[in-house]
Amino acid sequence: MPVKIKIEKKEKHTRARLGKLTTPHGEVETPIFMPVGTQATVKTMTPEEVKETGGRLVLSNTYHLYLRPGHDLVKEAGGLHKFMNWDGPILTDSGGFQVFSLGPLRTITEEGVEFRSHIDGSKHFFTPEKVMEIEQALGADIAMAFDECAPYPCEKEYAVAALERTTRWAERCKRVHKREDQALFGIIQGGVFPDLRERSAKELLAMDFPGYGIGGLSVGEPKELMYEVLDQLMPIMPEDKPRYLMGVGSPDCLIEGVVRGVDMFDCVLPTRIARNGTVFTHNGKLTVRNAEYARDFRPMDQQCDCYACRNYSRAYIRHLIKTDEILGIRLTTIHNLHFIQHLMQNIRQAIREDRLLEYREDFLKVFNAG
Ligand SMILES: Nc1nc2c(CCNCC3CCCC3)c3[nH]c(NCCc4ccccc4)nc3cc2c(=O)[nH]1
Repeated sequence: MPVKIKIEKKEKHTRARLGKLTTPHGEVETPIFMPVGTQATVKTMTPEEVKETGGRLVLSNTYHLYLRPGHDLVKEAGGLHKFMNWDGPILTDSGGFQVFSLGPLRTITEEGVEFRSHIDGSKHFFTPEKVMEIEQALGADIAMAFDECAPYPCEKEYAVAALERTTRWAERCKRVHKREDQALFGIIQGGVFPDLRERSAKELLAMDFPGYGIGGLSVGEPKELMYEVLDQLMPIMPEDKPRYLMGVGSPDCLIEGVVRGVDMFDCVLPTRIARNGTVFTHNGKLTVRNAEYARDFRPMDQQCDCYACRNYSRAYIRHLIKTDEILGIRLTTIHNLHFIQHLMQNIRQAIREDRLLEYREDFLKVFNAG
């Protein structure tokens, strides 16, 4: 069994669980936030810095690595762990979301998806079989099945067609997935329709994957609607399998997801807004590049003990960002990753002490007040 979750504790008042996820590259605590390293790097960070911020499992992407540098090259390098010098667990997304996000640049058929590269416009064809070949060559510990993520909003008929294709493609992925040291996760679709979510879950649960992605969310729907879908879906999910809410998220969504029984999260948000000069603080977001911080010699977040907040002022980091000095976005990235990992650590502690709802209230009262 390459990947399994052991539930250490269930929080008394919610569906939250404290767990240990065992993988061929080590064991990680859940609930876990997984930093995104789309092109085999968490942008601007060395692996040591990712670890220093609290990162333990990183994501990468089939779509991007297939286009550049090519999965055959990564395989020749000894696989993704060796290529990017990351000795912890890695998860690769299947590219389902990426090729569907390409909009008019793609054509969907039962066989697969024809798409044009966002780099040079060249034509490519992803089938479940092709994606499994790529993910097995990359060698991540967890590989996501090739799925179809329905947009929001969409007609119920569209959501039905996408979930049915996702189920058929999951079968095709499972049939050709041979790597024993890699876990294949199915991805649940069904849009925002409770009956379709239940149907997609049941069809995929019947295939007995070692873990499940919850896809088709964080695609523009109101947060309350995402929470409602989770409230309806989680009760039918098996307790002994990891639940991975894909593409989430912001501090409030992470807490709300854990409350509803989610174990794993990924999102580009913390690293992406950092590169735009915006950081999370206990009092909400702060755009350090704004003029108001030009002579502000305090740290970005006075309650933070990350490397950036211990050694540099808002004024200095603003100066770096305004002058396009690379150190600037490195410092905001270090801070945002540390902030999110520290939040996850506090959430895990709150589960241990059965006070997650109090923690949610305390954190959001201050975070949203900012
Ligand atoms: N296979 C698959 N992937 C999905 C993803 C990608 C998850 N991150 C992959 C990483 C691997 C490398 C790249 C990312 C999603 N991301 C989001 N929302 C992100 C929303 C967002 C976008 C930008 C900023 C903040 C939030 N919803 C998602 C749904 C699905 C889905 O159904 N199927």
